[in-house]
Amino acid sequence: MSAEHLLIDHVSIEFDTPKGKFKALDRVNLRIAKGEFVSLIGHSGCGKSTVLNIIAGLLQATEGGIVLDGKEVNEPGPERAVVFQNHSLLPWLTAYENVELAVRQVFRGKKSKREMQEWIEHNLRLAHMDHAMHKKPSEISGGMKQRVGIARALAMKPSVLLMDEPFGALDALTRAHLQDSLMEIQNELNNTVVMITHDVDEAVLLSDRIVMMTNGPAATIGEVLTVDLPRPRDRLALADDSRYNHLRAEVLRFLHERRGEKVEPTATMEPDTAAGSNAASVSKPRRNAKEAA
Ligand SMILES: Nc1ncnc2c1ncn2[C@@H]1O[C@H](COP(=O)(O)OP(=O)(O)OP(=O)(O)O)[C@@H](O)[C@H]1O
Repeated sequence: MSAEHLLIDHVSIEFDTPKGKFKALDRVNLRIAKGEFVSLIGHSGCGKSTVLNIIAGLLQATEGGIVLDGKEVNEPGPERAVVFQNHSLLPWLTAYENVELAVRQVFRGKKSKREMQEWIEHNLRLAHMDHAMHKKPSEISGGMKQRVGIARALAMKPSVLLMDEPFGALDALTRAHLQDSLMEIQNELNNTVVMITHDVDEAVLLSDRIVMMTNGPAATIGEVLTVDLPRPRDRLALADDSRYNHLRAEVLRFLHERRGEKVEPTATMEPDTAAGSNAASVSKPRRNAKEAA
């Protein structure tokens, strides 16, 4: 991994709410290297999406900022592609056309028609969606829609892939398949990824580092855990790996210690679950200021 690539530089944010100012984040500070896979984990409402949205340029920090490859970024750009929990595909377009739309925006005038077609197909293949590329979102499953969303994000050739609970709405088996696909893609492309997850197993399986956030208001980074498990990683082998289980226990400990603090979340902890299953996760009981606003 090379030197600093993405800097989250002492980011704080305050929202205006009917009850006054609400400080959601307080001096979140993190350096991310090129090709690194970083997960953000923390109890519901602590500010994970806010961090991701600030990196994406969808929200502005009140203090501090985001520096990508030495340049401050304040607005959305194709070098920071986002994959949301709900696919956000245009329903009247096919999978191919959804990816095409993004490719045209980024590569107009830079790639020929033929090159664009090859590039779209290449990315749909990477996400294992080439067999259904001419289907519309209503004709494919939830997991397939997420695959198209991933293909669309990858096709923008982003420096950073931002993923907000990309597999959160999927069943455990589909989720496991997509995690494996993401690891394969990551192995091939070496993308920088910042991913939000509520799933402890998913965080340990996929990440190079897990950033654990304290509860809000004024949430910040509590601890950072380095996941030094060799790659490629195999979920079944990891289930019996003592290092894997130690890391998993560390994340659960962090979350458990913060249980009941301010946002009153609950962490479901079920021992002896296979790696990548959705059993060890932080439930999403309720939102606070955003709902009150
Ligand atoms: N536009 C807004 N106006 C007011 N408060 C907001 C706004 N956006 C977020 N918040 C508040 O900021 C805090 C962080 O919200 P955020 O959505 O980032 O949390 P999260 O960790 O991603 O939550 P979850 O895990 O439930 O998705 C919450 O208290 C939320 O209510």
